[in-house]
Formats: sequence, structure tokens, C-alpha cells
Amino acid sequence: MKIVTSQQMKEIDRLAAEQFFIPSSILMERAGLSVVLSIEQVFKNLSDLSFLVLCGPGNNGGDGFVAARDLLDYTDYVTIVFAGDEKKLSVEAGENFKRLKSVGGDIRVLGVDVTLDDVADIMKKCDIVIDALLGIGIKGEVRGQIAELIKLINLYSNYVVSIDIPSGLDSDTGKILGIAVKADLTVTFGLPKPCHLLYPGRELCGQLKVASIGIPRVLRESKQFTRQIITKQLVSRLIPERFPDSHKGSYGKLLVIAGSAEYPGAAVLTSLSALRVGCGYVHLLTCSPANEVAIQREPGLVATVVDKKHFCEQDVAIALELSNNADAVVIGPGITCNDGVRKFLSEFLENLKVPVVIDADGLNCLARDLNILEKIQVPAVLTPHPAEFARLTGEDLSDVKYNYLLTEEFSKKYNLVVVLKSATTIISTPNETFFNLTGNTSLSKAGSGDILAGMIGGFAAQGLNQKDASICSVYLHGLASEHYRHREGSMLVSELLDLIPVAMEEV
Ligand SMILES: NC(=O)C1=CN([C@@H]2O[C@H](COP(=O)(O)OP(=O)(O)OC[C@H]3O[C@@H](n4cnc5c(N)ncnc54)[C@H](O)[C@@H]3O)[C@@H](O)[C@H]2O)[C@@H](O)CC1
Ligand SMILES: [K+]
Repeated sequence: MKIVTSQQMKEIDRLAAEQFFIPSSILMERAGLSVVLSIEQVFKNLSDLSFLVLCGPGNNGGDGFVAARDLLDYTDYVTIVFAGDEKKLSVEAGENFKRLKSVGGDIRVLGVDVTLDDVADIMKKCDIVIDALLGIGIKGEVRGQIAELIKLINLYSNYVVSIDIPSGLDSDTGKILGIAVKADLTVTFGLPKPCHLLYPGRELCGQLKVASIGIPRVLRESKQFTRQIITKQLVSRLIPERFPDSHKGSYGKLLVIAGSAEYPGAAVLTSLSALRVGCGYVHLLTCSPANEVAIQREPGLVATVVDKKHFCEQDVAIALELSNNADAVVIGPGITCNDGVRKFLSEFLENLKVPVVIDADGLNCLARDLNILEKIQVPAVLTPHPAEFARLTGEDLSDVKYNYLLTEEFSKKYNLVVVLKSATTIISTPNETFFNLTGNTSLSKAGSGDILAGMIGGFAAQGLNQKDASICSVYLHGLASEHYRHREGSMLVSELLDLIPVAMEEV
């Protein structure tokens, strides 16, 4: 499913009218109705419920007028509070203001008919508050009485339904503009917006429903929208097929260059996760004692050891020789980042001839010398967490988190795939961006990134391009964690490895 910014949504609105003869008034009518139908899906019987509909000054408020009118078909207990000026409403919102009045809608204008204290009293007694204060037209920090209303909602409401977006969120970033509504249910229209997927917005939305309001599918699926959510359908189409008449060579050879005396576990996790996603042959190049640990855990691995604590320049020859025999390489987990390692990494990457996944310490080495990226001649995936991406880009940590514009820019600049790992992981290629929503806090544990890197490498070795290998891996990695049956956070990364097959079976 595609994702659109507020600007793109406005463009959809314009094109719906100009190319498809569907004016905004029709979209607004269906938007308001879809909110009521979504509430009905949750609560079944609306006639027993009481509602407070808070309408703001723009078209989000217009949707609220429509919803209130539709609710009056079910119950008399609908109070509408309008925080705006009737004379300043858009044509469509103004028409719906009048329609609502004409069917007996009890519209009380804030500051004229009711005070904030009155609203608080009504809110405490109401079953459901509908938040139609601000939508995708919000500009800057929330101001004036609307900020006060949002405070009341968060203090006193029993159940909140936000129309389109929780008021106060920046729809393009998911950041809170001063204050924002904490919703139980958010009903958005046509397509999700970034704020529904990126934290803190993702959390404030509560349950998310994407309602159809009549925007033609050709428009929603238009190629001009280059961002989308990773779905199970997408992943199941991409996972490599298995053939009865096959052998280990049919499923690719991966070279994993990982581990050091201090971090043997990283090498083991990276290698095993590649086998878990179906890779036919994994060769681990590592430092002692990771080779022994790895073979003990899984005798199917092949391990070559460099006889020192860390990789260094002298190891480039053996690494390149092994890579000549591989379909893909993963490099970085646990290799540390001293001068010798950096020289090894840069010379290796410069001469590499097969696709590569660069993770963890590999990225920290790169951050010290970004020129290396310009010299890589093969398809590459970088898998930074926000702190690593901050080092790579030289930006502040707070500015890189969930910053899909930055992943897109970086991906274009160096012509590679960026996988920015977080609760919502963002994958950018030079032309497209994918948002992943699977996973939970069990993944916040040392070693889980090594597993992801190994999975991407394992899929790449089987012939998936770097984009598809990243999409499958990120989705399945998250899904595997959701299959852990106990309390979130208790999972060991070795258990995550063992849940990869369960996730693969599900898609
Ligand atoms: N295709 C579309 O774009 C559709 C949009 N619809 C609705 O229209 C909404 C967008 O409507 P608008 O563009 O009128 O914008 P909004 O209704 O989101 O808000 C704009 C109004 O809020 C006020 N405002 C802006 N920033 C503020 C701030 N920081 N503090 C306090 N007040 C502020 C402005 O004075 C303006 O009047 C969508 O979110 C959705 O609910 C729907 O009717 C369906 C179709
Ligand atoms: K809203």
C-alpha cells in the first residue's frame, strides 16, 4: 500500500476532481460516513452511545460535520463543538455545517456558546469523542483554543476517534507539533500518511483504519507515489522458490566476514540466519574463537579463520579469494573498528565483485571515510541503526530517526540501498522507499541486527536483488519476533533465529 505526504494528498484531491469528476464535496461526504461506519465496526450498536464531535476550522472539521450528521441517524446524543468561524469555512465544510444544522445538529461554537470548562464536563460524560480538529492542513505548533481542547481530550475522554490524523501531528513526519491527541482509533482516507507509521505518531493513532472514500485506484496506485508499506503479499511474491530437483548450489553461496576475538557471537548469528532463510552454503571468514563456536552450533557451516584478534590489511587477499566463489557477501558484524580493520574493509570493498551487505562495525568504519562508498562497484545494502546513520551522515541523532528524506537522499547520492532500522524500519533505494511495520520490542537486543544482516545476505545469495532481499528480511525478521510466545523482551536472539522458519512459513 502506498503512503502519501500531505502535499501529495492535496494533489490527489485535485486530480480526483479534474481527471475523474469526483469533487472534494463527494470525498468529504464519504470521509465523514466512513468514520461512522468504522466506529460501528468497533462498537456494533451506535444507538446506545453518546458522542462529542469536536470540529476545527478547516476541512477536517468539515468531515466532522458530516460524521455528526450521520451519527444523528443512530442517536440523539450527539454534541458538536465548533472551534472556528462559520464565515471562514471552505465551501464544502460550510455546506456541511448548514446540512448538520438543518437536521437538528446541536452545534455549539467554542467561546460563544460554550466554554472550555463546559466542554470538559460534556467530555467526561460522553462515550466517544470524535477529534475533527486538525488534519493534514496543520501548520506549525498547535495554537490557541485548539491546543486547550487537545489537552482536555487527553485528560478526560473515554474513547477517542481521530479523523484522518490525531490532531497535532505533523502528517509528514509523525512528530508532535507542541501537543497532539492520543487516539484509540484513527480513520484515515484513501492512503496512509507517514504520521500513521512513524513514531511517536504511530503510537498516538491507536488502531488505524484506512477507509476507501472513492479515490480511484489508478490514482492511489500511481507511479508518482514512490513510498509504500511492506505487506505480506509483497513479501510472499519475493521469497525465492524451492525446486524439488535442486542441490545446495541452487540456493546461493554467501560469504560472511564477521566477528573478532571480542565478538565471536556476531559471526555465528549472521551466518546462521543466512542458512535459516534458505541459503545453500555459508562460508564464514572470522577470527578465533568464532570459527569453533560457529561449527559447534551448526556443523553445516564452513569456517575459515584468520589467526589474529581482528581483521587487518593482510587478510584482504583471502577475503577476496573467498568472495570470488560467493554470490554475495555480508561484512561488518562484530569486526570492531581499529585502523587495521578499516584498511582491510576499504581495500576489500574497493575490489569486491559481488553484491554486499555492510552492517554494524563495517558502517562505523565507513563513517570515518565515506570516500570508500564512492569506490564500491557492486550493489550494496547498508543497514544502520539511527546512531550509525547519524555517524554516516554527520547529522544529529534526533534528526536522522525516521527521516525518510535523508535515507532517500543518501541512497541516491551513493546509489545503494539504505535500511534504517527502528521500530518502523525504512528501506530506501534511489527511486523508492518502503516502510516496515512488523516486529516488537523483543528485537531491541544485541545480536538482532546481526541476524537481519545475515538474512539479507542469505536472500541476496539466492539471487534476490538488494532491494527485494532487504524487504523480505526486514519484514520476516519483525514477524519472527511477533511469533515469540512469551513476554516481549524475554526472547534470546538465538530464539529469534529459530523463529525465522515460522515467519517464513506464515507468508
Ligand atoms: N483529499 C483530501 O485532501 C481530503 C481531505 N479531507 C479532509 O480535509 C483535511 C485537510 O483540510 P484542510 O486543508 O482544510 O486543513 P485542516 O482541516 O487540517 O486544518 C486547517 C485549518 O486549521 C487551522 N490551523 C492550521 N494549523 C494550525 C495550528 N497549528 N494551530 C491551530 N490551528 C491551525 C487553519 O487556520 C486552517 O483553517 C484532511 O485532513 C481531511 O480530514 C477529506 O474531506 C477528504 C479528502
Ligand atoms: K483530526
